[in-house]
Amino acid sequence: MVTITPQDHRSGGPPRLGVVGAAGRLGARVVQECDRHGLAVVWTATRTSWPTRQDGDAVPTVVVDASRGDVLPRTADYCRSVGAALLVCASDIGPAQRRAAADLSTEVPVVLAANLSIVNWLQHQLVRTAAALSARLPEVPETSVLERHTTAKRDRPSATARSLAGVWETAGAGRTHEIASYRAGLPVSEHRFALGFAHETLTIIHDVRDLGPAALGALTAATWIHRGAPRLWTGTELFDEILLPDSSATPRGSASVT
Ligand SMILES: NC(=O)C1=CN([C@@H]2O[C@H](COP(=O)(O)OP(=O)(O)OC[C@H]3O[C@@H](n4cnc5c(N)ncnc54)[C@H](O)[C@@H]3O)[C@@H](O)[C@H]2O)C=CC1
Ligand SMILES: O=C(O)C1=N[C@H](C(=O)O)C[C@H](O)C1
Repeated sequence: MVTITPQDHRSGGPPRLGVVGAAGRLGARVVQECDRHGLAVVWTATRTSWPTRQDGDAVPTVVVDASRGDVLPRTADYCRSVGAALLVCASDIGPAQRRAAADLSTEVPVVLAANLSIVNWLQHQLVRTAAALSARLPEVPETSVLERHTTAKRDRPSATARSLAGVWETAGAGRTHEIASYRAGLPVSEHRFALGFAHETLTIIHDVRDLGPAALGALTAATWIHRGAPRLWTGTELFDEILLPDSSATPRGSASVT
């Protein structure tokens, strides 16, 4: 069994974290979770305050950006200036932000992780397995994704919904028929991946009620990449690496969105 807890697996000392968007829902929860696990948060940035470069122990070794997509280039510049790894949590990542992440990843590890819950990683694995087996079935299922978030979420469809559809498609099982969204209800989110057959439906549901799992996933990913080799990861790829280190079945560089 692999323990999913934030701990340093490399020599060279524990990570020092920076958090962008530290006053937001996810960012504040990441700071709280660091405190619970005894990880140092040495630098925080908010919409109104970006402390300039500091030295020594006040410089983060890994930055968690829990703000929004259009902030990413600024965060990437900061990471470059201090040599910190970067974990991007925002879901509204477009081509320009993806390029900024790719450029930075030639110098330090960068993770584009739209869903940091380890149980969501499991949902991706289940969809990947269903896709791999679908060619053996008597009928090809028609797939769809329904996602729900609170009214506070700005973007749609969610990055996770797009990623699940991407996993299905990358496995060669065809296109996902539809991705639908609605905004209502309790925190945090639901993602329903449905396989529709002629007279039956199989639905793989991930229902999340608290940001704790995402914050814990962020700490796990941050401690894993801190002082790692330069590389661009998706969140799914990084959790594959952590949880399935010996698996040759793990696709590398797949087209998933997370
Ligand atoms: N990867 C994951 O597992 C999860 C990802 N998310 C994503 O994380 C992002 C943030 O989500 P929430 O915390 O719910 O939103 P939020 O709106 O509560 O927090 C975003 C924070 O970023 C701040 N911000 C805006 N511009 C900034 C700037 N230039 N510099 C520094 N801070 C700035 C805002 O003032 C706000 O405090 C969204 O894209 C959301 O979809 C949310 C939850 C889990
Ligand atoms: O609360 C959010 O916003 C979330 N966004 C991510 C997404 O777009 O996939 C991940 C999770 O669903 C929470």
